[in-house]
Amino acid sequence: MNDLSDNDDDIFSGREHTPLRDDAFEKSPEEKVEIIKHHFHQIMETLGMDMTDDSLKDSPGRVAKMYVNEIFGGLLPENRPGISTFSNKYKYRQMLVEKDITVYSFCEHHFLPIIGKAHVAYISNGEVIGLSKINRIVDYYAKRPQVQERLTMQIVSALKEGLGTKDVACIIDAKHLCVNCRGIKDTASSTITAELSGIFRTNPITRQEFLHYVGTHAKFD
Ligand SMILES: Nc1nc2c(ncn2[C@@H]2O[C@H](COP(=O)(O)OP(=O)(O)OP(=O)(O)O)[C@@H](O)[C@H]2O)c(=O)[nH]1
Ligand SMILES: [Zn+2]
Repeated sequence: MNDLSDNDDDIFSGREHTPLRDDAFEKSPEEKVEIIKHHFHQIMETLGMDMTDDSLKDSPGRVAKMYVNEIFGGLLPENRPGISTFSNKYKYRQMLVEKDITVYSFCEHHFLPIIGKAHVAYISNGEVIGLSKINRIVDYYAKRPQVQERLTMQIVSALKEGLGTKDVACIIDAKHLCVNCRGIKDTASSTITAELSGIFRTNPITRQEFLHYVGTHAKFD
């Protein structure tokens, strides 16, 4: 068994879990759609909308299906992508960076979109991962009500586990529509988060190489 933690990483271990109740999966996805449809109908009606209108009457069902099966589909463990790995026969020793991975997530405070890019890097410990699986892991954890910090940590945690190494890093640069289109309405700002594990945290040269590849001059210490 590989030791995937080091002192600082231990402090955070487990904190990246999405807060879910123990009975979160007792209802089937179909039951959840029916319940959300009912409640969304109430919301629209409360707002004063004419729910007999042709264009509006099916919206509660649309929203419910979208929540359960699409934009929050990453809450369902059965949707977690398999992380197929291969042995590193060619003995590639350098870091691999999958950059500009599209992130569509949803802020858990306002349920508005978070849109941006994730950049993920790892250094093989004997296993290599199919490239698309990195994008799939990002997409799976993005499809939850999220805060960007937790999303970044969940991606790193899943890859550490799948690859059997602690040498994994993720940077996300994203716009939060709850900041851009309401409230403070700052359309220019975006948010950068980084989770740096293993050698990405302990070795400034490795960290700088990663930042160089992803084209950000941000500093994280
Ligand atoms: N740390 C963190 N905060 C977030 C994220 N997404 C949204 N927020 C913030 O969550 C906070 C919620 O603050 P509240 O004061 O309860 O909500 P609010 O009154 O709607 O706040 P305003 O957006 O300032 O109008 C806001 O400051 C949001 O900008 C995220 O991914 N991480
Ligand atoms: Zn928000």
